[in-house]
Amino acid sequence: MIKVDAVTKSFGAKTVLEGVTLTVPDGSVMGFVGPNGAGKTTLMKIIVGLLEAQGGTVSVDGRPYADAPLPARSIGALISAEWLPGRLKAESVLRYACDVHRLPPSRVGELLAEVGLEQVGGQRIKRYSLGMRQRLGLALALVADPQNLILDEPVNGLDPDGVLWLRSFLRHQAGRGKAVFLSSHLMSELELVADDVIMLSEGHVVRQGRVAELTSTSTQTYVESPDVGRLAAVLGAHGFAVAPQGQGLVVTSDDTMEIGRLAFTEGPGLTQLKRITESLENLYRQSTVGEHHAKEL
Ligand SMILES: Nc1ncnc2c1ncn2[C@@H]1O[C@H](COP(=O)(O)OP(=O)(O)OP(=O)(O)O)[C@@H](O)[C@H]1O
Repeated sequence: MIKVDAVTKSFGAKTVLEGVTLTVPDGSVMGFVGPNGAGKTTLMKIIVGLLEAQGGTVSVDGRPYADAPLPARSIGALISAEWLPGRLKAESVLRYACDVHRLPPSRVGELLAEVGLEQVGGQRIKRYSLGMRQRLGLALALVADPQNLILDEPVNGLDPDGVLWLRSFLRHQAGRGKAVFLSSHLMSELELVADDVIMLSEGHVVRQGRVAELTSTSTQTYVESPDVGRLAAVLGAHGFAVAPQGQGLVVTSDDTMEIGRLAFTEGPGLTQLKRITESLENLYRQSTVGEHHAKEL
């Protein structure tokens, strides 16, 4: 579990993170979304000790990462795959990493298989596509089977099959009880894989919560009826907020059962009834455009 409490970071006069507080629980995938420059990479670097915060604290499994007895068992991170040395073979890089962590060379084959590079482990990295480099970066993060995974934009460069693979890979890791902290600037991508999301804008957490709850809080119901005016009056009399839309009404409620019951018992009946779920992408846009006051749900 990763706990970030009131973390603040500036580069010179520029404040990049301001009082960021969040928790990445074990056994789940936490999506970290924000526009370019929001401060996602900066926070991830602070968690793994590559940057120092000016204020606040970070703990990993209950203690500062610097105090972890076996750091590689504590956090595995993929911040960037650009540094990988092109003239080396993937299996050589992994063998070196295993050696550093006193793991047997047999672990190399396991890692290559885990990230789907078993056929190309003997190739030089310069022949790898960006997606293959990302997979190798993941393998390096996994070397010592860490409890916490921190992955900065791992979807970048993956082809559609790779994206599908990554989703099931991350779900599998969370299923093994690991805390997975995953950044992206694409809400649509995170929505498919994350249990929770944290939206960051201009260094502030602007919204956070369970993916299912964030979407359901904004669920509305669309209805059509032979007599829309009468239906609006009946629903309004029972405390539902309604607004005309197209041929029907939008009801600010997801209680389809009660809306249907009232329409047929007291009103003119219905010819259509459907839930309208606000996409997380829209919530994200609303949260990151304009002001950035914290709106924790
Ligand atoms: N070492 C640095 N020195 C000065 N400014 C920096 C440094 N690192 C990051 N920044 C600035 O901090 C801000 C946040 O950058 P960061 O990389 O954390 O954003 P991000 O949310 O990860 O965005 P992206 O998706 O574009 O990487 C940016 O304005 C960036 O220019």
